[in-house]
Amino acid sequence: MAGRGGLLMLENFIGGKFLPCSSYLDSYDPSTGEVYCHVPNSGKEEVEAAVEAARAAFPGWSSRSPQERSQVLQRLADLLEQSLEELAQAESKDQGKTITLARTMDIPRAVHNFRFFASSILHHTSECTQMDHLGCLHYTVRAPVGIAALISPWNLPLYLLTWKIAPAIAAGNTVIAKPSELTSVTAWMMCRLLEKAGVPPGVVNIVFGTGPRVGEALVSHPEVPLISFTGSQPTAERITQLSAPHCKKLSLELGGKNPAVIFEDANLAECIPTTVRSSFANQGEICLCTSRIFVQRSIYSEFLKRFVEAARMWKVGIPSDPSADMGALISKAHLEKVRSYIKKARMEGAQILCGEGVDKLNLPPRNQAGYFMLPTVITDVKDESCCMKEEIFGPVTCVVPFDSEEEVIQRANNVKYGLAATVWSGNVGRVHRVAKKLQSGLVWTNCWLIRELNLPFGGMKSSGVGREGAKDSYEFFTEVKTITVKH
Ligand SMILES: NC(=O)C1=CN([C@@H]2O[C@H](COP(=O)(O)OP(=O)(O)OC[C@H]3O[C@@H](n4cnc5c(N)ncnc54)[C@H](O)[C@@H]3O)[C@@H](O)[C@H]2O)C=CC1
Ligand SMILES: N/C(=C\C=C\C(=O)O)C(=O)O
Repeated sequence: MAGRGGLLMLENFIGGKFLPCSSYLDSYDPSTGEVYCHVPNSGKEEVEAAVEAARAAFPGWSSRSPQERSQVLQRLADLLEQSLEELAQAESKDQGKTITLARTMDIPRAVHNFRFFASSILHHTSECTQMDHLGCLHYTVRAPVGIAALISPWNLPLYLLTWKIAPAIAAGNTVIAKPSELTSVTAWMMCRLLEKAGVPPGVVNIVFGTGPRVGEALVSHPEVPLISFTGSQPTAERITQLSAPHCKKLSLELGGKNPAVIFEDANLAECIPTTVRSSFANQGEICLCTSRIFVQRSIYSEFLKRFVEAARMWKVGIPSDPSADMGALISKAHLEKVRSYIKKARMEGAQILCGEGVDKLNLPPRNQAGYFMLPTVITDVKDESCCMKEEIFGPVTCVVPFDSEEEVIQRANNVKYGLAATVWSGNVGRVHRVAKKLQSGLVWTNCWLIRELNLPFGGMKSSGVGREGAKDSYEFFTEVKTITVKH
């Protein structure tokens, strides 16, 4: 919808209708730094309207069979797939990611999220035990929780929003989703497909706006018993505080400081390109990205030389360039935050081998004010440095040597996060042994980001609470009851 001055004007989607808002936020094109979209600056009033719509829709939707709900999710997947190119273009422009990544990862995964949960909802089983000596049978039943608040971040906008919406509505809940105010466009575009897919009014409601204003109104609402959140740890702490008085169900998927552990027998021909990708994909703005690389000392020099060469080949370009490997970071503020870590590293005496402050960005004049940064590799950095401890969430990775297996496990675990890790070795006993000892919810060995949606996804320590996946999301979005029958 075109608004003032031809800018894109989004509207909330509540009760099956697009509704204007009394005030709006500017949303920027990360590749130019220009305002191109207005996002509703929703508040309590909009949350109340969404709760009323979700409440009214719950009896009808929750009483539909899993088969009926599954068919709706499949139709929505079909419609998203038919709009793949339009959604990919929008996601790339809104988030700054490359069009190629949006086309091949973000939107296909959003489609798959609906297909995956449309299928998995048909195959869950419950539990049953017998106490014949007491003439008793015990069994479990599950039912949808009610109105689910879904709060998603700006790094994988439609990918992560649908990773929450799909299981929530498949299980029979109604939802109020709040995407990041920085990347609201594809969520708004999806709303235009809901009616055609057969999603009844009020089943999916989307309110746009900032975390403190509309996000807090949503998470503290007494009629919203469940919150699924992906984002930063500080925000998760705030949401936990606000939800505590109501004892709400919480799923918190947070950040990471993910290590790659590379042993001397690693296949470097595979390890290096994969570790470049795991460090810089999506501008390093994925919670699963590698930001600490531990390399066994005997291959450290060779690895470093080849890794820096490969990082310099990683093309930074305008998001619409199909040959670009990396686009623009999400915001000016985030770019400055990421750059500040490079400055701190320099002040600590670390070496910056390529990227920020070493190599030159080559951008068209129109993109000079965009939020671009080159892939940056830091070495000679201490384990206690903030660059080795804190989530930077940008195209920055640290490379350090190690000697023994015991040493590297201790160092890799010596951070507050515990989300993901990669282990590179041809020794199968070692990869199993090391993977088990790493404090991570996810460990990829000799690969990265091969996703099995059936199995638990999530982190430990400060990387979050709970897991997401076929069974895990189903259990999160339902309440279980144990029934005993004495016969
Ligand atoms: N783990 C992850 O996947 C992500 C981690 N991050 C980390 O978080 C840092 C900040 O990024 P942000 O986008 O600001 O993350 P954030 O955690 O502030 O925002 C994530 C979502 O939470 C909402 N939100 C923010 N404050 C809220 C509140 N008080 N109540 C309810 N909802 C609230 C936001 O509007 C957004 O939809 C990044 O620099 C990065 O380090 C950011 C995005 C994704
Ligand atoms: N939660 C994030 C990524 C999830 C990826 C997946 O489920 O495949 C993130 O980057 O915040």
